[in-house]
This record gives sequence, structure tokens and C-alpha cells, in this order.
Amino acid sequence: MKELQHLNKYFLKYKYKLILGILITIASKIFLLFTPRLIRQSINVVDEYRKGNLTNLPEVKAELLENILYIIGAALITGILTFFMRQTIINVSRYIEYDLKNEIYKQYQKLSLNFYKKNRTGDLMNRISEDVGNVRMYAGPAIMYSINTFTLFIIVIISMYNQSPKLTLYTLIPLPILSIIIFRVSKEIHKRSTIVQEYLSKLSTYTQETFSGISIIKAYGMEPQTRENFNDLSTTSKEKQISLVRVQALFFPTMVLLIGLSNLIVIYIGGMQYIDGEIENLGTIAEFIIYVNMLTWPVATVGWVTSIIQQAEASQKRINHFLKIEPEIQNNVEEPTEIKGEITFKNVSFTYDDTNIEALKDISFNLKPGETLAIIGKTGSGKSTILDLIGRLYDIDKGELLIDNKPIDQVNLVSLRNSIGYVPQEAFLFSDTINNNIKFGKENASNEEAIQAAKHAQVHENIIGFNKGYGTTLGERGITLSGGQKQRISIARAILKDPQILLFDDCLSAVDTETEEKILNSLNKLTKGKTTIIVSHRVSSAKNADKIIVLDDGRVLQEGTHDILIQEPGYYKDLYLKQLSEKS
Ligand SMILES: Nc1ncnc2c1ncn2[C@@H]1O[C@H](COP(=O)(O)OP(=O)(O)OP(=O)(O)O)[C@@H](O)[C@H]1O
Repeated sequence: MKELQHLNKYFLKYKYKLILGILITIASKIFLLFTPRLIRQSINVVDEYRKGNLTNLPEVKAELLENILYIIGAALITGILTFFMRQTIINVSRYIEYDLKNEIYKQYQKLSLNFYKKNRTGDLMNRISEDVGNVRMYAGPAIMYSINTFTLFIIVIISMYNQSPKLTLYTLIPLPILSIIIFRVSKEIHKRSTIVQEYLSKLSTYTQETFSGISIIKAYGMEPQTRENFNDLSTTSKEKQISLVRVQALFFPTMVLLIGLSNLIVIYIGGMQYIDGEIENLGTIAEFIIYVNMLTWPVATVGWVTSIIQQAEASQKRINHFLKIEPEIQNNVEEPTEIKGEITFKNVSFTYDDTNIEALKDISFNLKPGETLAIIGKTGSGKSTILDLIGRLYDIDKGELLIDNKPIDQVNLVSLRNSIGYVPQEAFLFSDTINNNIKFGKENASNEEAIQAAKHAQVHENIIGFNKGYGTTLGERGITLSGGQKQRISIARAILKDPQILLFDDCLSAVDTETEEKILNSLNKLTKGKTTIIVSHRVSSAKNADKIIVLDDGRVLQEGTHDILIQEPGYYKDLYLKQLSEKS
């Protein structure tokens, strides 16, 4: 139960509803008890009449009728109260489910890229859906049935004891045995359901990955292989489920057997006591039989509730594990910081801790507000890493990264990210309209502004060519667009945001050189006064920059302007000559 304590704050939040639910539960159980008493009284009246102790038949009939009406009334009230019991307690569990999902989602948003690299999407999804669902079963049904069972047990046992202490003791003998069996079975259920949960998680992760990579799977003709893998996983998952169901199936028969035993004991011992005169009338035996059967459901729920709690505990443990992770990137400054856009790297080194790859080694450069830097280099030389560090997606290991001469971690994180327009290497578009995708970084922008941004990014003509123009809905990840169109929409998004710092990560790779030229011309005008970094493999993207650095294996190999670099022998000049000859 240690992990489930996390929910206490929510129980406290909804305490009034919960207390009301508990009171209603207790009241409904009190009304439930009217029935056995009235049945006892009715049987006793009939018995007394048969024995000749009562002679007035109309009076007997009237009493029987009165009892029947009371029974109907009590059943009605119990029904109404049960309805309200569910309305209060189960509703609370829905509120808690909602709160918990929001809490997890908020935490997911805070966690850094490293977290997302270490954990698979299917697993993240499972914790916010399946696991929260399991926890809800504890916060709602488990609590409701526990209160129900507890109240019923107390009330029934007191009523039984008042009638016949000896018969009560005999009747309850099988219950401890039942509890022990149920405890054992629940433990086994818990063990097996944890395994089932793991397989469900594996299955959904695998399914999701195959959906995301469907084009590759089809292109390589790997459908049979993926189907086979899926089949293997789902077969194992099914076997684990069946083994769980096998144990769960033991519950009901065990319970029926032991309750049946209690019934037999009541009839036998009760009958003996009646013969010996220890019990005055037959009605008491009938009342006891009803009590024993009333206890059937509560005893059953003890086992059920135990397994729900154990499942919820396991799920909450998985949830807590994520909730307790401290986000690696912390905002250390409460006050918003005004950002002018000066960027300074002083002997910065950075190693990805999952791969241990030292992506940047002793990098230094300075960019004044409004200057443009182009970064050129082979693949894997660390270009994207520089941009990620400026957006503080990771914190540096060694050296200093300054924004407007302040260490980057002394700049308000929200201000920093708000002042950056980032165009990633792989454009990501949401399953939404083109218009909304462009407005992503500035939701209150007008349609006119979005169109203007699209014009600058040279994608307007393409968009108006679609039937629904800017209202065209993009499929998951914008699969209906070409790579170049996606890149340009992604550029329009950054332009529209109009930030102080613009980071373009090789985002013109999928457009032809002519369009590249046009976009660069537009950007030249738009980025006036803004600090801009352009990562590229093409000299054409770099030549107008104020500064160019050439990276190789995480180190600065060359630096200077285009005019200087084409003079000195090295990577840049070679690349320039190569691309020049390709053009001609
Ligand atoms: N998220 C990551 N986790 C671990 N290692 C990474 C990660 N991203 C990049 N690396 C490694 O860091 C090095 C630099 O990668 P980076 O993406 O910065 O290079 P790049 O110059 O942008 O390459 P490209 O031109 O191919 O995009 C590479 O060796 C790469 O394998």
C-alpha cells in the first residue's frame, strides 16, 4: 500500500464526497438488514399460529402483509441508497483518474529528451492509460466494496450474535479458511497479472512501432516477419492471460463451496439447537440462512478487492517511478529574461550519456545579436547537437554556454525557448490543418500572418494548390506532403513565430537548389536583426553568413567567412569546388 499513498492527496481533495459516500453506504446496509428480521418475524407468526398459540387468522394475515410491505419498502430504500453510493464513490474515482492523468501528462511534458530516449512510447502510453485505469479501480470500486463489506460484516455479525452466539460461532467457522484461501489465490493472481501487464505493454509498444514504420515494413516486404513477431508476442500474452484466468476461476467455486458449508452448519446446528430448545423458534434459522448468503458477496469481494489493490499497487509503482524522476533541465530563474540573442560557446564539450559519444569537443564561437552563423560538416560531426544545446534540450558538460553573456542555466527557460524558432532536421507536423501547423508557435496569429509566412517559405503556391488550401488536414505526421513541402511548412512555422533566435537544422536538404535560393533570399530579409544559425551540407546555404564554422568529429576544423574559407585549402574549399562543379 506504500505506493498507493500517493493518492491520499486526492482523497483529501474529495473528502466531503467520500464521507458522504461512506455514510450512504452504511445507511444502505442498515436498511438491507430489515429483510431477514422481517422474514424471521413472519415465519415465527406462522409457526405460532400452527402451534395454536395464535388463533386470530385475520390478525396473522394482517401482520404478514405488513411485513411484506416493510420488506418492499426496505428493498426500495436500499436500492436508492446503493444508486447514490455508486454516484458518489465511483464519481470520486473518475475525478481522481482525471487528476492523475493530468499530473502524469504534466510530468511527461517536463521531462527531458533523455527520458524519452530511455523509455519507449508504448510504455509511456500504458502508464497514462492502463495503469491509471488499474489505480482507478482501487480509488473507486475497491474502496466502495471494502466499506460495503466491512459495514455489512459488522452489522450482520452483531445481529447474528444477538440471536444466538453459539450458532454465530459455528456459522463463521469456514470464513477464516476462506480468507486464507483467498489470500493465497490473490497473491498468485497478483504475480500473474503483473506478467500479463508486462506483455500487454510489450505488445502495444511493438504494435505502435510497426504502425509508425509501416512504410519501411512494406518497402522491405517485411509484413510476414512482423506478423509472425506480433503473433509470437500475442501468443505468449494470451498464454499468460489464460494462466491468470485459471487462477481467477478458482475464486467463485471456492467461495460457493465454503458458503454452502456454512449453510449446512446453520441447518444442522440450528436444527439441533431448536430440538434442544436452545433456539426458541424456526424463524431464527431462516434468518441465519439469509445472513450467511448475505455474506457471500462480501466474502467474494474480499478476494477481488485484494487483487484489485495489488494490481493498483503495481500500477501506481510504475506511475510513481516516472513521477519521481526529477526533470534534468530545471528552470532556475523565476523572472522572465529579456533575450537579445548573443550566443557564446566557450570551450564547450558535450557527451550523450546514453551512448557515451562525445559529440562536441572544446567548441568556441561568439555570435552577436543579429549575426548569422553557418555550420558545415560531415554527418555526425555535432552540428545538430550545437542547436540542441542552445535550446537547452541538454545541459553542457564542460565549458560555458552564454546567452547575452549569462550562463544559459541562469536564463529563464520559458523566455529562452520562446525566443527561439527552431526548424528541425526532420520536419514534424501534427495531424491538424496546415493553417494550425503553421500557427503552432504563435496560436493567436492571424490567417494573414500565416499566409505571409508560407509565402516567405516558398510553400504558399503548393498549399493553395490543395483542394482545401490552408484548411487541408494532414495525416499522422503529415504523410500526405512531400519531404520538401513538410520542410517548408516547418520553416513557415518558425518565421511566423518571429523569434529573436532562429535555428535551421539542415532544413533545406529536401528542396531543390532553385527553391533553396528563393527561401534563403527571403530569410536574408526576415532574419535582419535576428541571431540566426543555419546548419547545412551545402555551401549555397552558408555563403552569405557572417561567420562559418566547419565541424569535424565534434571539433571546429575551420572558421571564417565564405570569402576567406574558399581561399584556404581544406574541407570548405573542397566542398565549394565539388558543389560548383555539380551545378555546372
Ligand atoms: N540523441 C542522441 N543520443 C545519443 N547520441 C547522439 C544523439 N544525437 C546525436 N548523437 C551522436 O552525437 C554525434 C553528433 O550528432 P549530431 O546529430 O549532432 O551530428 P550532425 O552533425 O548534426 O549530423 P547530421 O548531419 O547527420 O545531422 C553523432 O555521433 C551521433 O551519433
